[in-house]
Amino acid sequence: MHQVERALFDIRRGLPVLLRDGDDTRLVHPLESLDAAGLAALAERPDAPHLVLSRHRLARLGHRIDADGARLPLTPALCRDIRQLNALAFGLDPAGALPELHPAGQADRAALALMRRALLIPAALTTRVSRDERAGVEARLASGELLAVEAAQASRLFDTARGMLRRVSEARIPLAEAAESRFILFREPDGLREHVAIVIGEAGHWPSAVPLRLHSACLTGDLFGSLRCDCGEQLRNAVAEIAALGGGVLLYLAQEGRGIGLANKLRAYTLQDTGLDTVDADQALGFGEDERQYGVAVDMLAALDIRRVQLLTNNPVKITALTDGGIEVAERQALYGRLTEHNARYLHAKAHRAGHLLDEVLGDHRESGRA
Ligand SMILES: Nc1nc2c(ncn2[C@@H]2O[C@H](COP(=O)(O)OP(=O)(O)OP(=O)(O)O)[C@@H](O)[C@H]2O)c(=O)[nH]1
Ligand SMILES: [Zn+2]
Repeated sequence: MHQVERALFDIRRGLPVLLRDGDDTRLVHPLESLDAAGLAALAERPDAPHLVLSRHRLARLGHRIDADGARLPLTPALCRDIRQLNALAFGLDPAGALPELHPAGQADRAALALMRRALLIPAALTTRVSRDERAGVEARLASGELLAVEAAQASRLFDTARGMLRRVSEARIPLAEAAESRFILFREPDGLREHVAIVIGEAGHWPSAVPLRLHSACLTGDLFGSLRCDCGEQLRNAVAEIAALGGGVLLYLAQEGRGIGLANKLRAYTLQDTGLDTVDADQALGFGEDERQYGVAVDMLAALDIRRVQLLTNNPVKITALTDGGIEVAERQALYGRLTEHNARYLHAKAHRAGHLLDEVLGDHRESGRA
């Protein structure tokens, strides 16, 4: 995996990486970091570069496909759309019809997986290495200037590396809502993401179904009290509630923006300001309705020796994910923030589009504010 991990850093810096799938060897360029000059240079190549888009992005453009994504030749018209509107990077629909679509193969899926894992917009340009370029590419590979990854490895980037989460450090951190708290930091094997378990009270005194909250990071809400969502209040309410129940655990998961990362969440917010709801905005950027996976939460619970929980959530997916991971969810408790004029659309979309159990908090507003 070492090479893939290093490649992710290059991709985040906007550099291409070489993707190998048997005899098929291509350079993969993250679309979001290509400027007009870079795009023009690629468009002028004799072999048509391909644009790889996720199926969510394509659905938004009116193309429903079964594959995870598709590749399409970069025509001058498409190139103009990207250049003029920055269309594909920022979710605006390109004006023209899309040229021929080919269902994504392993290398295309790998390119998309690399973008998503690097928290970039899942869209890439791929170019085949021509005979003339081979020697130059080999020299860049040998000097370490260019990194090569196997498509099969890149496609597995999202599989949880079960048992490989590292417990790194811990400290006592008294919290306003729970004075007896400890933070334990875990690091994923690729070093990219860190998650924190906030252990409240003493394990020996917890209820037998341990009060548990899985909280996905939300910088804007958790730290700054953004009114666009209910995360900050949910976070504080969860800590207080766990303490009141006799202690338990809050897993603070590095899944900003439902797993799409802060940069993309801010883009999604801007799209929401043009009228899209929270699910459609993510889809316009190329993401599914919820990109989170909870394998790391299951691993953290294993490390803390917790097998039976009462879960504080309104999100049925979290219950299923834990149950599938072998954790018994003995009980679910609702956990609300306040409904405000700013977060009403967001909460309605969560209830109506993603099946979150929010009847109580939405109450009479249920139908009126449908997002
Ligand atoms: N992509 C995207 N993410 C958002 C938006 N608003 C909030 N989020 C993210 O949504 C996540 C909410 O996480 P949680 O509160 O743990 O989970 P939940 O799915 O709402 O379920 P609950 O357990 O019921 O709270 C955080 O990662 C936020 O950053 C949005 O408009 N777009
Ligand atoms: Zn939030």
